This record gives sequence, C-alpha cells and structure tokens, in this order.
Amino acid sequence: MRLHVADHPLVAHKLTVLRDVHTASPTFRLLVDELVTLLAYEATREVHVESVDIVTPVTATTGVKLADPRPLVVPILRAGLGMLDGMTRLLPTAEVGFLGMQRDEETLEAITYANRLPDDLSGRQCFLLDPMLATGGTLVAAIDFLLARGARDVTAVCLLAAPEGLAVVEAAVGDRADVSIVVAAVDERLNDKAYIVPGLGDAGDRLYGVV
Ligand SMILES: O=P(O)(O)OC[C@H]1O[C@H](OP(=O)(O)OP(=O)(O)O)[C@H](O)[C@@H]1O
Ligand SMILES: O=c1cc[nH]c(=O)[nH]1
Ligand SMILES: [Mg+2]
Repeated sequence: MRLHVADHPLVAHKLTVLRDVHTASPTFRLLVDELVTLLAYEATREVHVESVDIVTPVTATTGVKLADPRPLVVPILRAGLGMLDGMTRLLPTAEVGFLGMQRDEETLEAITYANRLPDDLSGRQCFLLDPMLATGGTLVAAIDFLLARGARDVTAVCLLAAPEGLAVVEAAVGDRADVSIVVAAVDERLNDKAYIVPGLGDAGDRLYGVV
C-alpha cells in the first residue's frame, strides 16, 4: 500500500478552516470540494493515458489522452458524496459508481446499504472517495467490493486518516492489489469512540446534517 500525504500550504490552510467547529455546512461543503480538487491532482498522477496525434494551428504533433477503459470514481455515501464534484472536475469522463456504507457506532462495523458498481472492474483504475479513514473498516469493505469485481488498481482519496486505520487497511490489502491512499493529513489517533483526533467531527453531519 502506498500513502501520499499532501504537503501544501493551501491544503493545510483549507483543512484548518474545515476542522474549526465554527465552520458551518455551506462553507464546509465548499472547502471539501476545493480540497478534493487539490488532492485529485495527486491521486491521478498515474492515471492511464495513451498517445494521440493532433494538429495544432502550427503543426502536427503527438499528445496524450485518457486511455480506455475510463476510470471509475466511487463516492462512499454519505460523506463521500461531498467529494464527487471535486474529483469529476478533473476526471469529467470517469464513470461513477456508488457505495452506501454506514459505520455502526456501537460495533464500529461498516454496514453496506447501497451498492451500484459495474460488474466487471478488471483493468479499471478505481478511485474511492471518503473524507474519513478512522478504524479503516469502511475502506477495507469498500476495497473488497472492488477487488471482488476484478479491480487491482485502487486509489482512495481521503481528507483525514488515523494511523490505526491506515495500518488496518495495509494489513487487509496485503499484496492482493495495488492500493494507494492520498490524504490531506494523517492525524494523531482515534479517541474512545473511534473518532479521529484532532479530526473534524462527523464529516457526514457537517456536510449534510446539523449546521
Ligand atoms: O474508518 P471507519 O471507522 O470505518 O469510519 C469511517 C467512516 O465513517 C464515516 O461515515 P459514517 O459511517 O459516519 O456515515 P455517513 O457518511 O453517512 O455519515 C466516514 O465517512 C467513513 O465512511
Ligand atoms: O472522526 C470521524 C470518524 C468516523 N467518521 C467521521 O465522520 N469522523
Ligand atoms: Mg457520519
């Protein structure tokens, strides 16, 4: 598993405002969107391209275009939905699949309530979107759905990750697939309710629930 932590003052600035308990939903949504676009630039660094011949107003030349099959982008509902527009802004031709997953706050088990993915993902580059990687249970379950359909190249784009969750994902994936995780920051730890510390609270609530 590869981990890329964005190291950029704009990312750090936006993340600080995002963490602030006084930042209300409208601003929170806007900042998530902006942050994802910055992370998407890193997450797509190895997106497959193929050469293409074009003619400029001056001469014929060779460039590149996104290769087939086109990438698949999968937001993990609810909170991951807030990251979709920021990602597809950079990958407008990507196909979009959906996973609806909710962590049981008692058992911390990830429960899947929606699954709309293409049947065959062999040869597809897949991008999972979820702002929070806490215990890692949700991301492991989501990666397993993709691998079961033949995917072997998965990049998760997250805003915050806990060290505990990263270790869980790494152990669960092993050498079954090429998995990368791109995050804005790796935080200190999980608290006794498995929330990320310092974190930003419940990302789904802050995006779509209580203001
Ligand atoms: O790493 P884990 O311990 O599994 O926790 C992370 C998950 O928790 C949050 O979703 P939540 O269950 O709150 O659902 P929501 O997006 O509907 O709020 C978050 O968006 C992740 O999906
Ligand atoms: O800190 C956390 C942990 C899980 N889910 C969240 O939204 N936030
Ligand atoms: Mg939530």
